Amino acid sequence: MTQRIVITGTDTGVGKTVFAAGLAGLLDGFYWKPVQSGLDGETDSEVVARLAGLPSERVLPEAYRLRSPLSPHRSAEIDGVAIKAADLAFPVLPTPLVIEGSGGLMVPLNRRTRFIDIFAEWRLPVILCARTTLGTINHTLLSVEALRARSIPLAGIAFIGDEMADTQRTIVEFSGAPQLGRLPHLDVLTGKTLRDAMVAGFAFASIAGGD
Ligand SMILES: Nc1ncnc2c1ncn2[C@@H]1O[C@H](COP(=O)(O)OP(=O)(O)OP(=O)(O)O)[C@@H](O)[C@H]1O
Ligand SMILES: C[C@H](N)[C@H](N)CCCCCC(=O)O
Ligand SMILES: [Mg+2]
Repeated sequence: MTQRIVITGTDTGVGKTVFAAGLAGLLDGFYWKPVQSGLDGETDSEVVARLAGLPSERVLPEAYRLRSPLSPHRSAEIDGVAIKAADLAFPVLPTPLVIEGSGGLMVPLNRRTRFIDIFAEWRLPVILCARTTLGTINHTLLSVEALRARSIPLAGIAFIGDEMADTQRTIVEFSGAPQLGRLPHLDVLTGKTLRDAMVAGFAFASIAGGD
């Protein structure tokens, strides 16, 4: 089975962390957020630990923890930190590892490097989290094109939100990307409701892969 998977999204706030928590919980894996920008309130790692019920040793420490809730390149500049690609080598573990980017694919880490550049080096399969709401067709198709232009393996699209049958169909038909499933908006978001929704919404064999 695939041991490492990257969770990206069409934008910030699409639900990557919630989806990653559901996935890490179901795969009984590890979670890693390489760059956390914004330290007020719960961090993404803390959300995942809570929602996935992961013990602390399964949530790997972030390579960079930046104070301002901004694009990482700017947040780093404000903190006087230079993000170096060399610090973002993914750990090799015997169990599945779910890695979450920040924002969308073109988000900069510094003035030269974006997340997509790191993903192109990693060559790990990527799950693209996409909203189901209006505007997602454009964002999702552009993101798929950007991945394909760099030969980054796309495991598929995880839709997040309430069902929009034609929107989802249109994205799948134009992109040719696999639709992994859909995580609905959960009015009550707990470890239990998330796990149940992930089981109902996704076929995990297709996400986990067969190698
Ligand atoms: N399926 C869902 N049901 C209910 N609430 C959700 C769901 N998915 C996401 N949310 C809520 O939407 C908000 C944004 O989600 P999330 O933090 O997962 O986004 P993100 O894509 O990880 O953002 P970032 O780019 O900051 O990492 C959060 O408040 C989260 O609790
Ligand atoms: C602070 C936020 N929650 C994310 N971690 C970072 C989002 C960066 C988005 C940059 C952009 O696309 O304009
Ligand atoms: Mg997140």
